[in-house]
Amino acid sequence: MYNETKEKGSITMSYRTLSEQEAVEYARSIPNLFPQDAQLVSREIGDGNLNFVFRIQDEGPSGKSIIFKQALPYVRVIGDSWPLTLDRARIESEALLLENELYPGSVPEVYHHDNELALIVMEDLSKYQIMRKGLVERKRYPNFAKQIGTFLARTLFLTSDLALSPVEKKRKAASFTNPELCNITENFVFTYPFHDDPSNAYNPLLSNMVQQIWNDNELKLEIARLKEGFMTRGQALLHGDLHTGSIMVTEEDTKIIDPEFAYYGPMGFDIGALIANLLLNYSAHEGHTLEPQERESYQAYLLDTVVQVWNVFEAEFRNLWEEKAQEAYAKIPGYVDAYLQDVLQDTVGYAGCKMMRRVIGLAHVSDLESISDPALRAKGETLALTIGQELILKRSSITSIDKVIALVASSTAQQ
Ligand SMILES: Nc1ncnc2c1ncn2[C@@H]1O[C@H](COP(=O)(O)OP(=O)(O)O)[C@@H](O)[C@H]1O
Ligand SMILES: CSC[C@H]1O[C@H](OP(=O)(O)O)[C@H](O)[C@@H]1O
Repeated sequence: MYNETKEKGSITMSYRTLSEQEAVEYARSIPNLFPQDAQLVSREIGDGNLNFVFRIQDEGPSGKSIIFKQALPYVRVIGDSWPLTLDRARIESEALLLENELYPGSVPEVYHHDNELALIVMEDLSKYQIMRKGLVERKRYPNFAKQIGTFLARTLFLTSDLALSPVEKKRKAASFTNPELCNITENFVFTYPFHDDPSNAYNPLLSNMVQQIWNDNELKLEIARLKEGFMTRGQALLHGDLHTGSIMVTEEDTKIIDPEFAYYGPMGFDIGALIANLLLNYSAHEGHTLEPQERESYQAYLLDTVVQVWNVFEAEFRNLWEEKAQEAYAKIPGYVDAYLQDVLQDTVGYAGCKMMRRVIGLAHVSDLESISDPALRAKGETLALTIGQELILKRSSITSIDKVIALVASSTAQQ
């Protein structure tokens, strides 16, 4: 068991990683969580890059279950050679609590959190499926665009200077300062994939294309601008890592998990992350062995979802602006349109970076990795890199979501 005692101000905090048995004992000690005679069993179910996740269930009559998520003082997939702040668990639990206030029911309920142990005890969503897995199985989610578009509009608008007083907003931004997790994004999304870094891991069949990308100064200048926006533009409280592996779905409902990268940044980074991951699944379809009709039908569904996500976000954002904007300039004609245009262009640029990092960089996605033949996978990866570059380079000419779809369609036609 890892044990660490460290000074934080005048308080001495004791952290230890919980074994499955200790997690059970801890769960038993939380009042009103389980019946007295509960027969608790625990299983580690984490599949993410960073943390431990346990499911604890009463095998007795209540059948009740909960999730324990504990941060480690290092990156789980790498080991203790890469230390990482435990404060991410505080950020995650506070973000979940706030998101649940801003859009009730959109995230798992937090039952308990313990900052000393970097532990969150939350609602078990085992009836839901990680959305990425559902998309790999070509499932469709009729309510998803409405729910995620509303989540994005509410969480982004209501934490921004548009809705909060400048003092309140800056206090919130300070409490969500998340330097170590931002540093991961700055490196693994914006920097490492765009030069010959030892952390990169790409299909050797892409070598020529990757080399061209590394030599493309026009592209790298645009990525530098986008990175600077990520580092300096504290527009709203972001989820910070809103890919389809951070979303759990049923056919009817959507829940957002894992906001440990939450911080004040540009709104378009969250919307772009989501759109990038829908487009990664779209691109992967170029490498799947499928009847053309089945491929085209699912790709059309994904593009329609992209359009609907943006349209719902925009409509909800405009409603909130109309009803709740406090900012002195909110009623100036044209400001809401100009604001949303900037958010759209940021969205497009960040989506491009997020697509490219998942092909060239360290962390890949099962949408593409599920294609076992490297030559077929390269078809999907090539399309993802092509769309990613187009999005980054052409973002300042994008004035509507339909233009994004046209750009994706022309990249696909050129394959
Ligand atoms: N509330 C939950 N209910 C059910 N399963 C969950 C819940 N939270 C996480 N999981 C499972 O644990 C996995 C890892 O969780 P995640 O929060 O993404 O961890 P990490 O921060 O390490 O990426 C998820 O992919 C999901 O399968
Ligand atoms: C070296 S961390 C890479 C990557 O992992 C995080 O994702 P997740 O924990 O959801 O798997 C995040 O996207 C980081 O960029």
